Amino acid sequence: MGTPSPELVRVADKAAMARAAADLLLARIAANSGRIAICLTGGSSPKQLYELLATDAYRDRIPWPRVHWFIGDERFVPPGDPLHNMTMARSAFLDACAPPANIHPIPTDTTDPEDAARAYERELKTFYGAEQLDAARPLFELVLLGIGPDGHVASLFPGFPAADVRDRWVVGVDQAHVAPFVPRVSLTLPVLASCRTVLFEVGGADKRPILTRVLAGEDLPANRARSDHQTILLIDAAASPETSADQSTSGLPQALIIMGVAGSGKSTIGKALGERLGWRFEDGDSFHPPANVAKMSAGHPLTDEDRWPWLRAIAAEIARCRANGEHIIIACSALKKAYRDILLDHHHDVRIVYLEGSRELIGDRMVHRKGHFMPTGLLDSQFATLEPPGACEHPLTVSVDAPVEAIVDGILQQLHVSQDRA
Ligand SMILES: Nc1ncnc2c1ncn2[C@@H]1O[C@H](COP(=O)(O)OP(=O)(O)O)[C@@H](O)[C@H]1O
Ligand SMILES: O=C(O)[C@H](O)[C@@H](O)[C@H](O)[C@H](O)COP(=O)(O)O
Repeated sequence: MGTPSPELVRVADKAAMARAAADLLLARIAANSGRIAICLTGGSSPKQLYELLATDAYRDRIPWPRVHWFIGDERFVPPGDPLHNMTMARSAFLDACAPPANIHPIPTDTTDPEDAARAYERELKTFYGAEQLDAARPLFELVLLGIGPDGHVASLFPGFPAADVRDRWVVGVDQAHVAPFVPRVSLTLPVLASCRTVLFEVGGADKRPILTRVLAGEDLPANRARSDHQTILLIDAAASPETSADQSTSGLPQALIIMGVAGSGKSTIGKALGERLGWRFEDGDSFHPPANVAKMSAGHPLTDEDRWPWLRAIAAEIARCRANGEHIIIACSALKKAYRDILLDHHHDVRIVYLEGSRELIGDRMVHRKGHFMPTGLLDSQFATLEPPGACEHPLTVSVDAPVEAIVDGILQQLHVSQDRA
């Protein structure tokens, strides 16, 4: 059986990366109803993920009693030391969530790293219940990895003998190749490979040089650490070699306005896009002042005079997000250019996504929309009012005549954030 090629998954930023990793972890846990082993990593990359796992949204969905937590490498310093990898994971989420007996640290109170390696190898073999790994029965459900600036993974440094060891599960590494320069203890490549999924998290502009080398296929431990089954490289825009230096910080818009006539799919696409990017989605209708809501409820159409305060309220929310560095996706029909001018407010980092579709197709969807009644005349008036965005508004235009995921893919492609295979 050949080792499958890694899948490259691009996300917007480190927050989206943590969410994507947490969702994958939940999916892996859900796929296995028995006792599960997860191999954590040290370094700074997984910290946001660990903290996310301790939040209610994730914590409540993890069956803690049957999940066991191991670590791929340890710095040979006492537990509690700020450099100690398992201490970081413990304080970020394990101590608050996991039964103590399910936390499996590499011992660092032994005489030397080699001693610690032997003890951990024993612990892993006991847990696995065999002396030899069987590719059909992976040791770990998920192995998390970061990539060091020299292309190391766990504590397997390029050119160091530990990266070539195949007859041991765990090795002592006397000297590190990069900071922190303390001895290490590391799982070996065949043991890291014994999992359903290896998940790399590679985010931030400082990772771009090494990621460029990794994606070029250089012979580095990062390119040799592959699951027997599935390897995923999660990278963000800042780390991505294809994004220019300028774009890494400012290439992605801060806000996206999903526009189009009623029934074109603004809520559906906006929500799905928000999930893929890890951005907040808001329905523009929720910004109507009470007077507008009362008028609409009474069945009276809104005039433009009614609409200005509403559009200004949405613009104010966008301004607030821009000031706080938050991303937002807002669904708003924004049929006229004058409306969009208020929303965009001359900001280049606020972009319009125009959902383009025929009267016939959208009318047909409206007829089938559950729980909604939309008189045909209203849709006709929407099309009559529609001023499709012109080139000077730099819209991202997508046809709605496609499945939701394909439309979202099309938008991500235009934003240079795509999901594909390496
Ligand atoms: N790409 C699509 N393919 C099939 N049905 C869709 C698609 N996008 C939206 N829909 C359906 O069309 C209807 C209108 O979508 P909705 O998101 O509510 O539109 P809007 O928010 O623009 O009024 C819903 O029933 C939705 O499930
Ligand atoms: O003990 C360690 O240092 C890690 O396990 C190591 O392999 C780490 O994952 C990479 O060095 C990336 O580190 P950052 O996430 O801090 O960049």
